Amino acid sequence: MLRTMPNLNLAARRLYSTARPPRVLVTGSLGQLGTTMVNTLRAKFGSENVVASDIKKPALEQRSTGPFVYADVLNYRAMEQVVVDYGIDWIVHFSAILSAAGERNPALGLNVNINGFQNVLDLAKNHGLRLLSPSTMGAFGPTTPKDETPDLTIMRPNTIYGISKVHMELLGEYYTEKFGVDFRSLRYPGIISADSPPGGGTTDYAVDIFHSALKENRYSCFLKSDTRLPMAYIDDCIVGTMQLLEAPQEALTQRVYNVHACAFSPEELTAEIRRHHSDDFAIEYRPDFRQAIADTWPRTMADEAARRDWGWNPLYGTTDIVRIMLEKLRPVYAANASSNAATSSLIPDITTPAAVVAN
Ligand SMILES: NC(=O)C1=CN([C@@H]2O[C@H](COP(=O)(O)OP(=O)(O)OC[C@H]3O[C@@H](n4cnc5c(N)ncnc54)[C@H](O)[C@@H]3O)[C@@H](O)[C@H]2O)C=CC1
Ligand SMILES: CC(=O)[C@H](N)C(=O)O
Repeated sequence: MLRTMPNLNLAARRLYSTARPPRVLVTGSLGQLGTTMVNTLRAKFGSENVVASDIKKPALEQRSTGPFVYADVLNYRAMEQVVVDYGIDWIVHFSAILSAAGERNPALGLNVNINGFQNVLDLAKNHGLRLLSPSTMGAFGPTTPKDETPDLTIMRPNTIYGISKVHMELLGEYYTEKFGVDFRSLRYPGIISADSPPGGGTTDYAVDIFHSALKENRYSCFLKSDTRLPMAYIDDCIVGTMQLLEAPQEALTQRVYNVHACAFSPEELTAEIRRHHSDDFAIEYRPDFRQAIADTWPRTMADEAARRDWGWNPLYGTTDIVRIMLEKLRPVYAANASSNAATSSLIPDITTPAAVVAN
């Protein structure tokens, strides 16, 4: 396959066109980010070269675009069989338990985020794979500087999610240094997408609010009105992830990078939704345990290293995100209204952390 590469001469293009594309395994491919990532990888490297995997059952359309396998990241041997059978070169590791879900079930969060990551890291070491495993702004904590948070700073998170992601970052760097593993990571902000529901995070409100606005023109928000957090549109997230995944090793001056796109609070998002959707969109604030998580995260992150080393260059700000989300979701709710289909909140029902449930 000859791709469009205007900056290469003919000889270089011939050489490139004969190189075999990498075979990529995506774990957690049925999560919020996985489906879009798999589609993007398949468009670039060919459907047969991208193996999607999860422990959930895929919808028919998710099965029909290329190989899908059941793969529990907690089972090293089963994961290894996939790597060997499909001749995998790169792993994009998206299996995780997010911040709110992790506080609700700490044992599961620790197991999947720590032992699951250990397994893919050992696979990368034992089979010479490139491993991209995203981190999060949730790796920062209450004592981290909140504005323009640098790549290297105080990191003492107080959630299971944050602790497990710091562990991931450090272990990935250790394996790179000691064993030459090609580990890469980027600290995402909250990611907003109209294509798939979020999986149990603290930033989920910023997706759910659009569905509620279109469905019932009101929203009950689990964060306080002025809780400002970094956010990014899914297209920026996926383009950036591809850029880091494909960057030449020699371009990387570090293994873990902050990425920042925009930042807003629920009240700022509400103002934009009123402007683009309806003046009388109503919001009430009923903060729950997720407020305490959000209070420990940055308001903005400094991302010069990602821009310099591999070209991070987000295109979408708050206004763009609101416009696009409403444009994409309006037809869905119009169709639902005409068919009288019931629609409920897309985010998982996480209203109480485990400690409270146990009491
Ligand atoms: N969505 C966001 O706003 C952000 C996501 N991230 C990171 O990006 C990555 C992907 O996140 P999302 O797609 O949002 O997560 P998600 O929660 O939507 O999806 C995670 C997937 O992992 C799967 N999974 C759980 N246990 C598993 C196991 N034992 N074996 C195999 N798969 C398992 C789940 O079935 C699910 O499909 C994660 O590492 C997350 O920490 C980081 C910051 C922001
Ligand atoms: C920012 C994240 O890591 C995620 N969206 C969450 O809220 O847990």
